[in-house]
Amino acid sequence: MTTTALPRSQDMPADWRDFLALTKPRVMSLVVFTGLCGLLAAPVHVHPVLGFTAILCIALGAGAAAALNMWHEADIDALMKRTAGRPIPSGRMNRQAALHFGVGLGIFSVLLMGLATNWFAAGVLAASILFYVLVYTIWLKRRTAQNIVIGGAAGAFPPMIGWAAATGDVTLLPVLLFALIFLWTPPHFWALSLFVRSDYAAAGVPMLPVVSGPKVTRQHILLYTLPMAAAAVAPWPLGLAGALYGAAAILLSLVFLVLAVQVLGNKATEPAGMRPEKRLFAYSILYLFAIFGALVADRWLIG
Ligand code: HEM
Ligand SMILES: CC(C)=CCC/C(C)=C/CC/C(C)=C/COP(=O)(O)OP(=O)(O)O
Repeated sequence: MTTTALPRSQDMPADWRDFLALTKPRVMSLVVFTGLCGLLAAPVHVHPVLGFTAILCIALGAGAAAALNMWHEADIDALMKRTAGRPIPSGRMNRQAALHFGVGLGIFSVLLMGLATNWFAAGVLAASILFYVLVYTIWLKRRTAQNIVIGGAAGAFPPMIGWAAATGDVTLLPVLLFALIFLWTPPHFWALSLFVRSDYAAAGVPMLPVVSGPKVTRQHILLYTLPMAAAAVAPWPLGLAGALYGAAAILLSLVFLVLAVQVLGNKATEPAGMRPEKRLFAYSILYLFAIFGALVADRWLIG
């Protein structure tokens, strides 16, 4: 996916749109939303300016991590249809600029988080940036089909960072929210990777459908969906969220399960026959927005 506003070519030098594209803004929207919900679900009053600054830091940190990911992956991005139009493979930006931008933005986001909120939240933010860049992008992505299971932990930190920015610590609820995103990431990504499998194969990235084939990938999607649903519902019986959240979590997770079962039943190996996979991928994004929204609605509307 390219994230520039207009189609732009090699003869046009990098401008602000390319720097924005480096931060993967569409993915960041959900990262920021889950971080915001972590902050709003915390049982303390946060001054709006402080809250805004904390969320800005999460956005900048996630953007920095994305830019460093693109800095490191320019070679494989150039080989995949979905990513070939990104600023570096398209030739509009050199790698050095992306590296400087990513490192500068990352350091700025962590320092600002520490100075504005607390150094624990800043430490978790720094850990998630480093995890995404070093553990996922540089170490695991090109080596093992379990890359996103382990590396995906990076994307599970934002609600915990939001909570930590508000309270200075971490309790069971943010840990469950971490577990929810951690277990959500494999079905989210493997659904997509099934219909862009040839891209990953062309780039030599050992994603699960490339290494083990569609059938095993479909089984793995369902395998992770079950504990994901359990993690989603758990805050309600544990008394960490109310009935509104519980009802929403059960309903939303049931739909997720039905879609995962449909994916398991699908036999197609070509993108043209992969409607269930496309549906599950699109729903995975709606699911996380809705479940985090329900958590905050439950806390703020019902108390
Ligand atoms: C290692 C973990 C993950 C992997 C490998 C992954 C991979 C992908 C890929 C390849 C796309 C396709 C679109 C694109 O190129 O941007 C995508 C889309 C998306 N991802 Fe993920 N993802 C992961 C985790 C997450 C997390 C943690 C979030 C947020 C909480 C997230 C939110 C999104 C959103 C919102 C989109 C849709 C973007 C659009 O509209 O194009 N992803 N993901
Ligand atoms: C606060 C903080 C640092 C948050 C980080 C959030 C985070 C790591 C989200 C991961 C989402 C993501 C776009 C993965 C893409 O995988 P990929 O890089 O393999 O996808 P690509 O093929 O599109 O480059």
